[in-house]
Amino acid sequence: MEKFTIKKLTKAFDIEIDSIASDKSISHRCAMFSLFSNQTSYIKNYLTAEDTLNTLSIVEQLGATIKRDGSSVEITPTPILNEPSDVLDCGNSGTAMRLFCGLLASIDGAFTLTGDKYLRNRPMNRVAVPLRSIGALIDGRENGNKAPLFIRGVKELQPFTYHSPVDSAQVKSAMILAALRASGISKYKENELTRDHTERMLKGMGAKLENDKDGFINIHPLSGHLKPLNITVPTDPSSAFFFALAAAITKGSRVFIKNVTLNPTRIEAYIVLKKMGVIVNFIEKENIYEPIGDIEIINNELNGVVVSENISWLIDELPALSIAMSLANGKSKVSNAKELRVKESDRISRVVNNLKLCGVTYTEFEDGYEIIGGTMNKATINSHGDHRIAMSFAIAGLNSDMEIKDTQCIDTSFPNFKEILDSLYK
Ligand SMILES: O=C(O)C1=C[C@@H](OP(=O)(O)O)[C@@H](O)[C@H](O)C1
Ligand SMILES: C=C(OP(=O)(O)O)C(=O)O
Repeated sequence: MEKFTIKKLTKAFDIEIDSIASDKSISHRCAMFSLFSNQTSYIKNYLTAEDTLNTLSIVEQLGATIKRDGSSVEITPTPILNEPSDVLDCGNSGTAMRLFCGLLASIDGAFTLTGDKYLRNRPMNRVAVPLRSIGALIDGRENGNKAPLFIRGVKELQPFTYHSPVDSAQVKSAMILAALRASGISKYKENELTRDHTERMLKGMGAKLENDKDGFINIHPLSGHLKPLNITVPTDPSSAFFFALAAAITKGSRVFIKNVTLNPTRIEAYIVLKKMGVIVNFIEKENIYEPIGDIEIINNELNGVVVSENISWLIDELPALSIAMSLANGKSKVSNAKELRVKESDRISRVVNNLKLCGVTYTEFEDGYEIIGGTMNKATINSHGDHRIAMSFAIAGLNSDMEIKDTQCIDTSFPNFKEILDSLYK
């Protein structure tokens, strides 16, 4: 089992980083949505991590021709998607599995989606139930709630009106992808806007998606092919956030992160750091499907904070924010975040159990936690296969020495994380 030993950092750092992992959500979507075109898509800076390489392999198994040179990818779709001769392995990725359910539900053929032991334990009813209600044939373990999932593509799905009980970009995206091949206009609504990469990218490719006055997205079925993609994937703000955290907890430090998506649904954790007293500047430079720019983070005060709103805009950053909260002055509280319990691990119990090992005082709730800030002690942490837990506690090591067990999982989203972390000591 791979492990990291992180030593306390005894000096300040001031660095500019342009090598942070590319955006995972956008990379998955580039690979999948290229299948809606009949021309070659050109993608630069594709995330070459396990999750998104698995998605690329699945797209290839479905018949697309893929040329990859490092992070530059060319995807030439096939006119009719193939029935694959083997199972489709999504690895650790909930995004891949749920979006492929929507995409494959109306493709002629039989498809088996599987994943690693963590993904096979995550709930799939959130997509299987609404997809079945519009005619999709999806089954699997526990009546289709757990992978392996088996999909028998149907000729046509019914148009729908669906108000989702869960605020999830994965559910929204699965339903939008299904709606593109339904027999009429479909309507989808969520209580709080979740990350909207799917809507932005599909509209950029020519799909017709409109927001109505009642808060529904109206999705028109495709009448032909979409335009191909020509895109440079920006830096992932969720991966970059680990280094924002590093600056926030290391006295006198500054980090400048280049070419990040500044999509408002992705940068809320930086806004929380700002509320805690850290200096955070956003410098928008361009807008291609998404606003893109640089983020500067300068160490300053770190005070406790209450996080109870816009939860889906910072859901992946909450484990890292829990480290800032543990080192802040005073109390912090996270609520309305029960979705954390169904990620790669139960991130509420993983966070608090690991904080306990570091001597942090906390109270656990069903939908979050309260943390009394102050100090963190040296500890040995087990990530139990969750990349965000591993990276969050590795950054905590800059403050108080940490041994992190089971770090292999970091390769799912951020393969050069350790290399960048090591550069802070130079
Ligand atoms: O759509 C996406 O790309 C993602 C959506 C979020 O999950 P949920 O939709 O389950 O909230 C997020 O946690 C995940 O890392 C990526
Ligand atoms: C939740 C995550 O991803 P996924 O749901 O795609 O596994 C994540 O990367 O933190």
